[in-house]
This record gives sequence, structure tokens and C-alpha cells, in this order.
Amino acid sequence: MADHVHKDLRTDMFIDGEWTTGTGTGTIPTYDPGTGAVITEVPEATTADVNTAVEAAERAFESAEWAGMLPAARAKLLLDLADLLEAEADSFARLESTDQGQPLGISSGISVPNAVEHLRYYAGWATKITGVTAPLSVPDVDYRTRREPLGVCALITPWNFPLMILVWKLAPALATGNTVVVKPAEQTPLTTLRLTELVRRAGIPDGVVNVVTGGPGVGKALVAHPKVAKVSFTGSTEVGREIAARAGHDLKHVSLELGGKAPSIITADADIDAAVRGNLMGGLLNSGQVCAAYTRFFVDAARHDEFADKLAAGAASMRLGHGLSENTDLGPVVSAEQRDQAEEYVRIGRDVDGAHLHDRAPAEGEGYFVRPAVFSGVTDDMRIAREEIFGPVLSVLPYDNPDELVARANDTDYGLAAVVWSRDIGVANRLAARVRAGTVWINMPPFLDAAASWGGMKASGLGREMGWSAIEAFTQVKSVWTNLA
Ligand SMILES: NC(=O)C1=CN([C@@H]2O[C@H](COP(=O)(O)OP(=O)(O)OC[C@H]3O[C@@H](n4cnc5c(N)ncnc54)[C@H](OP(=O)(O)O)[C@@H]3O)[C@@H](O)[C@H]2O)C=CC1
Ligand SMILES: CCCCCC/C=C/C(=O)O
Repeated sequence: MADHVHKDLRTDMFIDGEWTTGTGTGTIPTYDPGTGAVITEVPEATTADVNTAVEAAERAFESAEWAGMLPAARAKLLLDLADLLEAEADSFARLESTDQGQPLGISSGISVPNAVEHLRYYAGWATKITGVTAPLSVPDVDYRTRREPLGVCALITPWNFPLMILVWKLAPALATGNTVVVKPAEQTPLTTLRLTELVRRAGIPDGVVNVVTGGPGVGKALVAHPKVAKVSFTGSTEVGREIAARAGHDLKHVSLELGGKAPSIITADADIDAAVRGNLMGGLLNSGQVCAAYTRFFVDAARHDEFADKLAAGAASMRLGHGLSENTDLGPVVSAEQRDQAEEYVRIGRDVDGAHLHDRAPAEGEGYFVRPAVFSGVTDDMRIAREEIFGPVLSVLPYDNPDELVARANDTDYGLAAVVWSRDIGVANRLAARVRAGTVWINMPPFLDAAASWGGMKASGLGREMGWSAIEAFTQVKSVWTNLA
């Protein structure tokens, strides 16, 4: 095993401040998608382990140490955790690239710094969460509200940005005084487990952060646990619906960040070269394994061929390789299943939908590599234009009538993100206002910031992460009346 993986590798679960293999005997292998080799194995948690973790989180939530901790002290813990992560940024980035497959440019340029930024941003909020007073029409009464934590929160995370998405949830959950049980995706548990070492070193009290590993059954057990007050989930729309149904039945709080099929609108006057560069990044970042990936390019018919040819040439020039290689533009996809799913959509686009597939060399190498596929002349009804692929498969769709653009862009179950490319900022903003998506970027590749709300409309989710939205999502309002008479 390479040194950077071995160093400080944690493979045990973290429950009540202790590393443990749990009560079961089952294990789950985790693979290096760049080679297909097994990196290590992690425990398959049992229902008893889930119960132990939730009980520990519940005790910690009620403890004087955590419940009574002053906001400034919670802020300091988050700042210390941020410093520890930043100090080990390089080795966390290398571990993420090994376990997830993302190129170092992403893990060290986006995943780890974004996680550090979130910890610092929410440390800032810990001391600024205020209530309101209101002039009630009742004599001799003082009325105010308090924002209080929810309790034990289950954080169920996906495999595309394992560390970053975990911290989107963890930082606001802790800043607001909750305790958590984390379940990472079974494909990518390693940076989550390694973070527990830093949680311990930062001095976060035992039981406040717990991690259980395993498959979907572990996630289900967490969602169903009566002492879990909230589920914060990022993943597929299918599982999101299942969680919403169960959490709704049990009247639990729930935040869901689900799938997407982002439209990218390129108007006739757009700077095509800038749009090609930005769309290549938006479409192929993390090999397209991004819920906000730009995947449906609506291009004015007069510029369709120019755009499609340049997009295909740019995609073909990308160098595939192991995430740790300096020369890699595109890493592998996370698993053999994701590779097969992407290749199946390429077949569907070519043989069933009948779209034009631009020249595409075969992928080489031992790992789960998929060469980008660019389709042009795509129509709205084709499966490649309708279904979330979560791989490097891009569809260019011509439009003749700008008046139909908004309806065509919105003709999808999803509504997570969209982008507009136009030199006319008035036109771009009018389109942005009418596209049904939680985030719209104008003339830019996808960006995220801890201060900018993030989440989807329609089948892309419920609730928002980041910014003040996440503080609201991890708290509840209590009304306090005082009799002054
Ligand atoms: N919005 C996004 O960011 C993401 C979207 N996706 C989409 O989902 C597709 C499938 O990917 P997949 O990994 O299967 O995504 P899932 O939605 O199945 O997995 C996301 C997380 O939920 C857990 N989980 C799975 N089933 C349940 C359940 N019934 N109750 C509670 N937790 C559960 C998973 O555990 P386990 O890993 O053990 O199954 C994982 O931790 C992708 O092809 C892509 O289209 C995937 C990842 C991220
Ligand atoms: C730098 C922009 C990257 C956006 C990635 C956000 C991914 C979220 C998700 O897939 O859930």
C-alpha cells in the first residue's frame, strides 16, 4: 500500500470517541478506482452498532459538556478542526484521490479547501445565531424566540465528493449544537474515517461525532432509528424519495440533495470559446460525477455545429489517468458499476436514441476509465437528454426559437442547477429568473461557496445547504413567553 494511504489510515468505525470494528464480522472492501485494486476493508456495521452510535450521540447531546458548551467554545473546536485539516490537506487530498479517483487538482484544489472553508465559515456562525422579539398583542408579556439544535442528526453521504459533502453537513450541525452519526458511501469511506482522528485531536467531546460504515442497510437503520431527529442526505433521487417517505412518516426533519440534469443555455451572441471552456469544466468535472454537472447544452442552431465540434475536440484532448498522476485531467469513475452505466448510456445515445456521437477513442488502463462522449443533434425526448447519467456523457441540443428555451430547459424532473451563456446580461438574467433550478450560474463554470445557499427544486431535493440556510436546517425555533406582571 502506498505510503500516503497507509499513513494514519483509519479503517475502524468511530463510536463514542473510540475506534471499533463493531459487533459484526462482515467487512466491505474499498477499491482504488484508478487501478481496480482493493485498498482496504472497513466494517459492516450491525443494527446493534447503529444503536450504540445513536445512543452515544443522544447522551452527548444531553450532556452538560456539549449542551452547556458556550457558542464561542464550539466555534473554537470547529476552527481547530479546520486548522488540523488544513495542516494535513495534502495527505487528505491524496487519500481522496486514491479512494474516490478524483484528480489531485480536484481533491487538493476543491474538496479539501472547500471543507476547511466550511468549517471556518460555520465557526463564525456559532456565535451569531440569534432569535427575534415580537410585539405581541398581550399585555405585560415579553416574547422572544430561541434557535435550538434538533438533536441527533444522521448524515448520509455519497461517493462523489466524500469529504467535502460530509463537511457541508457536519460543520453547520456542530455549529448549532447537534450531535451526529455519519454514514459514508460504501465505495469511499476513507477520508471520513480519517477525519475522526482530527475530530478527536480537536477535542470534540466523545459521542458528538460518530461514524458507522456499511451498505444501504446501515443507512436504513439510521433513518428508522427513533432517536434520530434529522436526516441530511445527499445521493440519488430514488433513495431520497425512500428517506423522505420514512422520515415523513416518523415526522423527522429531513434535508435532501439529490440528482440533476443541468441545462446550459448558449445564446447566439455568447462567447463560444469561453462557453466551451466553461462547459467542459462544468460537464466533465470529476468525470461528470457531479449532481450539478452541465449535461444538456441548448445552443442556438446557427452555432450548434461550431459549439459541438469545439466541445468534442476539447473533450477528446483530455488526458485520462490515475487521480494521483500529475498529468491527469480526468480520473476514473468511482466503480465498475458507474463505468458500465456510463458506457450503457453511450450505447443508448448512439444505437437507440440515434444521436450523433463525435469521435471517441477507447479508454485504456486497469481502472474504471470512461472517455468523454459528446453527442450532438440531440432532441429533448432522447434518454441521454432526460436521465441522470453521472458520467462524462454530454448532449448538445440545437434551438431555433428562443421563446421555447425556458420551457425546454425546464422540461425535466430535476431542478438543481443551470447555467446561461450570453453577452447580454439582461437576457441572461431574465433566463436565469425563469429556469427552475436552485442555482443558476451566468457565464461561468460551476462554483460553490460556504456563504451561497445550495440545493434543488423539484426532484433535486428538499431544503438548502450552506449559508444561513444550513443554520435554519439544523435548528428549530422555540417561543419563550415571560409574564412581566
Ligand atoms: N446528488 C449526488 O450528489 C449524487 C447522486 N448520485 C446518483 O445516484 C446514483 C446511484 O448512486 P448510489 O451510490 O447508489 O447513490 P445512493 O443514493 O444509493 O447512495 C447515497 C448514500 O445513501 C446510502 N443509502 C443507499 N440506500 C439507502 C437507503 N435505503 N436508506 C438510507 N441510506 C441509503 C448509500 O449507502 P451505500 O453506499 O452503502 O449504498 C450512500 O451512503 C448515481 O448513479 C447518481 O446518479 C450518487 C451519488 C451522489
Ligand atoms: C466547484 C463546483 C463543484 C460543484 C460540485 C457540487 C457537487 C455536489 C453533489 O454532487 O452533490
